[in-house]
Amino acid sequence: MFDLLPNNSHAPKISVLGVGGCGCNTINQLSKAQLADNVQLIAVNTDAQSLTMCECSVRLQIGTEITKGLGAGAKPHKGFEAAKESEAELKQHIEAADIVFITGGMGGGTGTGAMPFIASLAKELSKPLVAVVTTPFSLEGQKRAQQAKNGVDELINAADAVIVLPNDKLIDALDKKISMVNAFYQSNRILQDVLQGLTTTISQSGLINIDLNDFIEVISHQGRAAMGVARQQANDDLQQTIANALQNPLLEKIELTQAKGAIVSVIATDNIELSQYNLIGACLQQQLNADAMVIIGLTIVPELDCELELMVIATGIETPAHLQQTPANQPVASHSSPEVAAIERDLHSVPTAMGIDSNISAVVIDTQVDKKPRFEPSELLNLHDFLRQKSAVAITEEDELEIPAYSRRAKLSGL
Ligand SMILES: Nc1nc2c(ncn2[C@@H]2O[C@H](COP(=O)(O)OP(=O)(O)OP(=O)(O)O)[C@@H](O)[C@H]2O)c(=O)[nH]1
Repeated sequence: MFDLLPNNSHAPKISVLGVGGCGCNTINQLSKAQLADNVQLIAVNTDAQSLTMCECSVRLQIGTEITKGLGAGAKPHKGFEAAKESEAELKQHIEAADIVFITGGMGGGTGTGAMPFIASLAKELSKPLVAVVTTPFSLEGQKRAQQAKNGVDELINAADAVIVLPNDKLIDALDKKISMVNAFYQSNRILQDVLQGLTTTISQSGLINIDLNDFIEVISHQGRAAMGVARQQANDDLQQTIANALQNPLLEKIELTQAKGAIVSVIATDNIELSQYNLIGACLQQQLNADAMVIIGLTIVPELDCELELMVIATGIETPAHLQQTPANQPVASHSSPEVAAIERDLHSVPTAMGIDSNISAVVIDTQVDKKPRFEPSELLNLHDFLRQKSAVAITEEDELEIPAYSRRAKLSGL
């Protein structure tokens, strides 16, 4: 067993705020992982009941007066007002940190309304802030998609970097038979990996170090950011590993050539050759704009159970206009039952969630198997209650094989 996360009193203080139901689920998952001592997890919600189920040490109920502890009822303006009511407490947590990460689901009330406000507080206090957010399934309806879009736009204006993980991508990337609970678990695991990878990158000392100033320099290109992680086993082709990191199928579709900067964290055994390190740099430089600032950190872990682990964060990316809207003439699946046809019509009137390839956004009808919608309408009506109840899912042995080292280390240490 090895430990990549030594106690380091000089490490920057990192606060991770999980905002709203989705954010608190992610914080719950992160609280079971091993994080460095300099990382503080904070659950932030308007919903008092959901907060009590959070296992982290700091829980902050916001907007007690406005929401009476009952949530923001999918109204972003309530989430915003709630955060404003609790401005002083939020500021305390932001001020205590050198860098702030926020995470949550866009589309509901608390996360959508509160996260841009929190980001604006961080801006006011000159603290760098990176947001990692989800966007709703198309199935959740047009209103949520629109609320999410507005929320992301507001967040982009206030945060240093915004990484978007569209829940719709799950449908495309995961086994079609996967249960709803497992789909959310997988998505939360990606959120966990992104956050754990980011905090680890800043916390640990490497052979070639990425310190907080490097990190801030690259993320300060306001706009969208994207992140990918890949692992390389012995005899794998390094160029393919790099391509895998850049094409993480659960992350938002992005145009890498538009990135203004990239942070690359390489974790490798002591067998890594200079030529391999150089190849990583050269491949990335090829994919990115010539003016992009690229910082590559290297940490040697002799006991690493693969040859190399690669994490790429590309920043300052604009979403191309052609990815922002669903074409009006998108084909509708034929031979559907009246119920399915109604859902299909609804889906085609939903604007594509940000950055999702238009031919992915509407792939929610399982035409391959039985022409039934993957989720029954009754399930949809109760989606949010359902999520609250089912957020905690145990990691199976099978899952474990795919978990990047950031997460696996936590499990190895028995946490
Ligand atoms: N990936 C993932 N997405 C989630 C999860 N929970 C909710 N979501 C998504 O996040 C969106 C917002 O849901 P919540 O986070 O529960 O809403 P909220 O921000 O607490 O807002 P209110 O409930 O209205 O106060 C939903 O529309 C879902 O798309 C989760 O555990 N994982």
